[in-house]
Parts: sequence; structure tokens; C-alpha cells
Amino acid sequence: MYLVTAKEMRNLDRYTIDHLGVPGVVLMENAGKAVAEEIMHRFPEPKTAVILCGSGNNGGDGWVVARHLQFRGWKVYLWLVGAVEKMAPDARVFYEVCQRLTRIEIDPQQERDQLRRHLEQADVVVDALLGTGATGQLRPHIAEVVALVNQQSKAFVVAVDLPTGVDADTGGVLTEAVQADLTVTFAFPKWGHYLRPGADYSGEVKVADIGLSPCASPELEPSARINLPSDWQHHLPPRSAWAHKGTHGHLLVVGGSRGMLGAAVMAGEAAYRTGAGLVTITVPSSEQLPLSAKVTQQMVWSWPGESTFSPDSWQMIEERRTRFSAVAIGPGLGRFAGEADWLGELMKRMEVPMVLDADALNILSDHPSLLQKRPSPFATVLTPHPGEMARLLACSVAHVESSRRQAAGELAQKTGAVVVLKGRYTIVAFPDGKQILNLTGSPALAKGGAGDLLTGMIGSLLAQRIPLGAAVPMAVYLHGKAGELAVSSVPHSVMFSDILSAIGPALRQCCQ
Ligand SMILES: NC(=O)C1=CN([C@@H]2O[C@H](COP(=O)(O)OP(=O)(O)OC[C@H]3O[C@@H](n4cnc5c(N)ncnc54)[C@H](O)[C@@H]3O)[C@@H](O)[C@H]2O)[C@H](O)CC1
Ligand SMILES: [K+]
Repeated sequence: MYLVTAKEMRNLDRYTIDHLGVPGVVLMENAGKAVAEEIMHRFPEPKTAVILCGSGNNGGDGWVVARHLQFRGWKVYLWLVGAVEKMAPDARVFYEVCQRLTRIEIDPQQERDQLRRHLEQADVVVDALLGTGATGQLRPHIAEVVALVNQQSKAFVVAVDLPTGVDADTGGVLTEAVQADLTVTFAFPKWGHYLRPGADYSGEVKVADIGLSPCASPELEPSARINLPSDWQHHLPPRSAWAHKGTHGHLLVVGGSRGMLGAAVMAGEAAYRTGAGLVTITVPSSEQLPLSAKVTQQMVWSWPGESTFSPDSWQMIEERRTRFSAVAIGPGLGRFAGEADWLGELMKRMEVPMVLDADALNILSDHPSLLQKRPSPFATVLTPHPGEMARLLACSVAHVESSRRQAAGELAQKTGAVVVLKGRYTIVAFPDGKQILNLTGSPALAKGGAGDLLTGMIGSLLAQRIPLGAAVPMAVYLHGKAGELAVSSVPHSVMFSDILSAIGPALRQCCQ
């Protein structure tokens, strides 16, 4: 499923209407009917609705909603918040239909008390004021109505396409926004539904098919998609009875400096749970004994070094590096003298797909040119959380969080790496500009170790030679799904072991 900007949506709209010749009023009828049906699905018995319509096509959808509800016995209070003479032509068609059906309140400022009375009676409020056509700060007459809607607390608020006041592309709030319980959007979800604060105003998001062309042509193809198993599940076929431990790749996990062994162990365990045939963890030689006491299934390989990695010991890598089909660097890596040369040399010598996380990312922040050492065509995946992203982009965390889509895209295009910007609704950004938004996840993942698990899962699927474009979104989806399935009682008490145990059930749900 695509995830679109307002411009991409308009392009698809225009293609369907102008090129294919589907009348806009047909799309509008389908849109409004879809909203009415979602409302009646939640309220099977006729109730009272206040429907607030702007003068654009978002308002046009609102007139259609009003007609369908009224035909099904609802008491409908209809308000035009805008100027009739400025009404969009398609909207006008349905406005005039409603005029023949019922009284329409025209909203001059002095009618606020009447609007308050209607809102007090409402079981449902439909926000059809502004949709993807909103630009700039809300004009005062709209902002005042938004405030009135948010002041009432009884009604179930349904936003048409977008909550009025939410920017379709950034999720930013234009002055203020309607706090919706449900948003019914059309054809494809918009970025604003899943970027804060827009995500918080959208409530539950339902996508309605209104008969829009799925995708007109390559140049009209949106650049983003929602992460769905249907896009990659065929890359993880059932296991062959003839498989052996060498069949499913060998991941090398590099990390686990003194006091941080657990991170490397969690990454390694997650890699096995996600299907890797073999997993080796390499730690500084001083940590080999304690690590060996902590692990059973992972193999342990000691790297010369006292508590951290000795930067000049490449003999063994040359002897063993061809055993591995992917490498994950970072879980519990720590910082150490000579780190940049060490990481650069490792990135150069490991001619396999690589995932970099945690302190490997922090070293990169200080030495961005290290990425140029990566031999082509071997893929590199960076998995920053917002703090690491801020360091990589030399900006503030607040800036990253207020422009997640742009930040992830910028780093991917600048580095040529695949970027996984973690957080609620993780974004996977590819160097070619394509992006994937992931909707799975749970507050249970907001704990130490969750990132290490994801690193191991990405490394595991890369080690299994699953194509990059499938391996990364698959791991991100499964990680979030495991976080959901791990919650047996409350998210507060979930341990990494619960998430680890839930990887199998998540795989079964998505890939069998
Ligand atoms: N395929 C589809 O997605 C369909 C979508 N439909 C609906 O159409 C709107 C987009 O309609 P559009 O006319 O382009 O814009 P809006 O109605 O969202 O708003 C334009 C309207 O609002 C005024 N305005 C703009 N900015 C502001 C502001 N900051 N403050 C106040 N007023 C503002 C502007 O002057 C216009 O009057 C989409 O969201 C869907 O709901 C189609 O109905 C069906 C196909
Ligand atoms: K709206």
C-alpha cells in the first residue's frame, strides 16, 4: 500500500479524473459514502450528527456523508464554514443536493452559540472542513470552529481524510487541529497520519477505496509504502527438509566490550530466532571467558584486546572472514582508542552485507568518511534511534523528530546506506529515495535491548541472503510484531526474552 504526500495524492486524483475521465463527483460520492458507512458501522442505530463542511472538496465529502446519514434516519445538523461563492464545483453539486434535503447553517461568527448547542447534542461530529488542500496557518474562522469541536468531549469525532489542521506531508499542526477518534482517508494513507503530532490527532486511521487508479504510471508512483508482509513474505519460504546448519547463513556479531556483553548476546540470540543457521559473536579476548559462560548456541571468537577491541589484529579476520554471509557491528561495542581505523578496516575487509548500530554509528558520526571504505556492491544498513540520527546529521533530536521522513531520506541519500530510523512508526529509507513506514510495534519495545534484537534480526535475514529490499522491512515488521505479541499482560513488564520468544510466532503469522 502506498503512503502519499498531498501532491502525490493530487497527481493520482488528477490522473483518474482528467486522464481516465472518472468524474470527480463519483470519487466524492464514493469518499463520502465510505465515511458514512464507517460511522454507521460504529453506530448501527440512527443518532445525531453535526457535519462541518469547508468550501473545498473535503467539504464536498461532508455533504455526501450528510445525505447518507439522513437517508438512514440520522438527525443531521449541517454547517457550511466558508463562502458559498468560493465552493469547489464538485462540492457544490452535493451542497445543492443537501439544500433540497435539509436546513444548512451558514457559519458567520455570530452563530457560535447555535453551533455550540448543536455540538452539545451531537453523538458524532464529522470534520469535513479541510483536507489535503489546507495550506498555511488555519484562517481564524476555521480555527475557532476547530476549538469548539475540541471543547466538546461527548461526541465521537470523525475526520474526513485528515483532521483539519494537520499537515498532510509532515504531520505538523497548522495553529491547532481537530482531535479525531477516527480518520477515514481515501485511497492511500498520508504521511501526516503517522508523523507526530498528526498521528496523535488522527485517532484510528481507516483507508477507504474510492475507485482511484492504483498507480497511473512510473512517474506518478508515490515514493513511499506502508510496510506489509505481502511485499516480502515470499522471500522467506518454508524450510527444506534437506537443509543443514550451513544452509541458512552465518552471521558475525561484533560487539560486547567489557560490561556490555548482554547486547551482543541478545543480538546473536535474535539472529538465531530469525532463522540464521550459524551465529558467531566476537568480543575482546578479555571478555571471551565471561561470554562463553553466557552463551550456548552462539559460537564465541575472541578478538585480541583487553576490555575493548585491539585496533591492529587483522590476521584472524583474513583467515575467517569468508565464513560469514553478513556482519552486525555495534551491540555493546563501546568506544576505544583507535576505533575509527579499526571500524574502517573492518568495514573494508568484510565483503558481505553489514548492519551498523549503537556505538558503530557513534563512531561513524565522528568519522563519516569511513562509509566510503565499504566495498561495492555490499550493502550497509544503519539503524539509528533519533539520538544517534541527530549525531549522524549533526542536528538536534527535536529536529529529527519533527522531520523524520526528511531526516531518514537525507542520511540514506548522503551515505548510500539503507537507513532504519527507529521509533514509533520506524522508517526504512533507501538511497534511491524510496521509503517504507512500519506500523507494527508496542510500548514494550521501549526498553534496553530492543535495538540489539532488531540488529540481530536484520543481520540474520541478510546472512540468509534475503534481498536487501525485503530483509530490512521484514526484520523491522517482525521486530514490531514480536513486541506486540510479547505483551501477555502489560507492556511495562515485558523482558527481552519475551520478545525473543515472540519472534517465532511473529514469523509464523507473516511468512507461513
Ligand atoms: N482521491 C481523493 O483523495 C479525493 C479527495 N477528495 C477530498 O478532497 C480533499 C481535497 O480537496 P481540496 O479542495 O483540494 O482542498 P480542501 O477541501 O482540503 O481545502 C481547500 C479549501 O480550504 C481552504 N483553505 C486552505 N487552507 C486553509 C487554511 N489554512 N485555513 C482555512 N481555509 C483554508 C481553501 O480556501 C479551500 O476552500 C481531500 O482532502 C478529500 O477530502 C475528494 O472529495 C474525492 C477524491
Ligand atoms: K477534515
